[in-house]
Amino acid sequence: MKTIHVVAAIIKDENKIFATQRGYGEFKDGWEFPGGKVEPNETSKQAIVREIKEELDTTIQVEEYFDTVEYDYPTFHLSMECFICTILEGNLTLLEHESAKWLTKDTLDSVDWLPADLGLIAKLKEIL
Ligand SMILES: Nc1nc2c([nH]c(=O)n2[C@H]2C[C@H](O)[C@@H](COP(=O)(O)OP(=O)(O)OP(=O)(O)O)O2)c(=O)[nH]1
Ligand SMILES: [Mg+2]
Repeated sequence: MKTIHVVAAIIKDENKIFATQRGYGEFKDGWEFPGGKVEPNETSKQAIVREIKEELDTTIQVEEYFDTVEYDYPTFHLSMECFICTILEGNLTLLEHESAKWLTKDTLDSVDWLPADLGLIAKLKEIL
């Protein structure tokens, strides 16, 4: 099966993290961490900084590696590296997503996460 290498930003501010709702495509309306596919000749950290600028017009600082999700969708394998990030500059403008929310440990389960993210959400509760 084809593997897609994705990077995702867990943008954190004190005890809250930023979740976004997909606005188009196969997974439309599902909730995710913003990010996307790593391009040839860029590192994962370069990719996540680029993706957040493209999707949210915001410059982030990558604080630390958090986890890698390995998940089999019916038509591809997802390998998704997730980084805890903070905002350096920008207002998280939704250029591609249809909605977004800041979530705390108590509200983390209130949105409909993409299936690949569920294990990550459980692990995130331990650090929020
Ligand atoms: N960004 C992101 N993608 C996720 C998450 N969970 C999950 O299963 N995915 C899947 C959905 C997509 O198949 C793939 C990421 O692709 P993407 O659509 O964000 O990629 P991209 O930003 O480069 O956009 P595009 O060029 O494909 O339109 O990973 C998540 O938390 N964040
Ligand atoms: Mg994306």
